Amino acid sequence: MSGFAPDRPGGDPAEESSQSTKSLGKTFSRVDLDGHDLPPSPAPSSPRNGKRYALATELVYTEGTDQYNASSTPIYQSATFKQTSAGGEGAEYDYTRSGNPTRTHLERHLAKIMRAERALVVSSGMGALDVITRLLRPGDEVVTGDDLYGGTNRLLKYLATNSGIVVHHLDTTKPESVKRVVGPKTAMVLLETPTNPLIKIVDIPTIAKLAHKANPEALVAVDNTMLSPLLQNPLELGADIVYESGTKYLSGHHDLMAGVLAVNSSAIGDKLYFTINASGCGLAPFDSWLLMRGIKTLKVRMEQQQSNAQRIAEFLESHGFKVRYPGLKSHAQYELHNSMARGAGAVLSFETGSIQVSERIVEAAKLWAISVSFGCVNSLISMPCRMSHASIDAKTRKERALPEDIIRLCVGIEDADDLIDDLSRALVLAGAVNLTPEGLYAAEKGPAGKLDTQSNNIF
Ligand SMILES: Cc1ncc(COP(=O)(O)O)c(C=O)c1O
Ligand SMILES: N[C@@H](CCSC[C@H](N)C(=O)O)C(=O)O
Repeated sequence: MSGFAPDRPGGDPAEESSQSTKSLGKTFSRVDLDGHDLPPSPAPSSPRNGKRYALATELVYTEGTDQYNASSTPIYQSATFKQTSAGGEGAEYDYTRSGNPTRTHLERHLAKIMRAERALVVSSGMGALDVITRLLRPGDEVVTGDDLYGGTNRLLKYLATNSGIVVHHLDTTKPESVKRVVGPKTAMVLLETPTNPLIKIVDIPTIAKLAHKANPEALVAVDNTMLSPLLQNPLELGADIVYESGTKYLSGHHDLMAGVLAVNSSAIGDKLYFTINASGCGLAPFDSWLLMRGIKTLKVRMEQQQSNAQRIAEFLESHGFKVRYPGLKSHAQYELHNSMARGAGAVLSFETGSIQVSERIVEAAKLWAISVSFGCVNSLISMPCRMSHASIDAKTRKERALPEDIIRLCVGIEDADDLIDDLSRALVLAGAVNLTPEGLYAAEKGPAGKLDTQSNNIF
């Protein structure tokens, strides 16, 4: 295998950090346990000679291949790798939990597009967060937001209840609130931006500085799921760890679960790798291959999704809805978002003022599937309080001002007019807008020029 990096240390993370792990032709420092230099590992072959291309090119330009020069990364569907000696000297792989060439290829590709020294892939986004939280010890404090994906909240609550870790939830859109809470015990600051589902924007550089000032050892971890590396690079904004659900934009088709971690510190990377190997949550070869395939179309998908989302956000806003989308100038943190990101993404939420009306809209939509998740090529509609965020109890949702009637739209790559037609039809059927069908839409009009509002028996 040329170009696939070895990735198979196997003992204590402190000891493992002395072993070589490579990424994208960069060799991490190799020292023995006494700090003596070890000879560098051979760099993977690369025709680019260090040249960095535009992201659109990097997404599709994968390095390394097998002995047959396969254009598509082969799927090494093997649990074990035969050794040539009893000690396994010189072998890159022994066991897929510890490392697999298909997974390594994906990790090196991700490191490149996430502008990281090292990327690691696991079996889900929550798996990635679980690996990160295993860096924490009892007594450590975590500072995090008051608007978070429901599963993130659930895992943090579990740790706070069972692992002696103190979790502070606060409005991370207000750096002054973060400043009041961070201190020497702050081991981790965990941020989402934009947040799910309120689409609040968090100032990563300012909060990273505050955290590192309060405790230079504190780790700032950012969940970049909403934007993907195409639109935001938290590592370049001061984060120590970036993670995301590869289930979403990176893969793009809702046909796999995956989690991605990226760091610029070999010491942190080694610790994360230790947990992945020790706990056995590394991404399977076939899913690694699927994710690799999805990444190649990230740019074209996201651009279409984003331009559709912008139109839909403007459409809803023009009909008087309170729309949360960072592509709208009315978003309170429009400028902040644009100072960190290269686009607004394709998730937006809006309120109707009535849970019943929201339910009717969601159930009247035809083109928009009622589904959790986002980042898929298909458009999805959901009520977070009933679905993705149902694991946050009602009292906490109220305390954190998460509106029960909020509808989240995850915009796909379909024709924007079709999406708006379908949504407006649902709004009319639900009685959410005081407009005649003709006033709203043309494309859904039947041959007689009338919108067929009878076809959905939702009342
Ligand atoms: C912002 C965010 N982070 C993390 C996750 C977890 O990802 P996964 O479902 O792949 O475990 C999700 C959704 O599930 C999410 O919305
Ligand atoms: N039943 C699942 C719900 C997953 S929600 C997935 C996604 N992050 C979203 O925001 O829609 C669970 O309990 O985790």
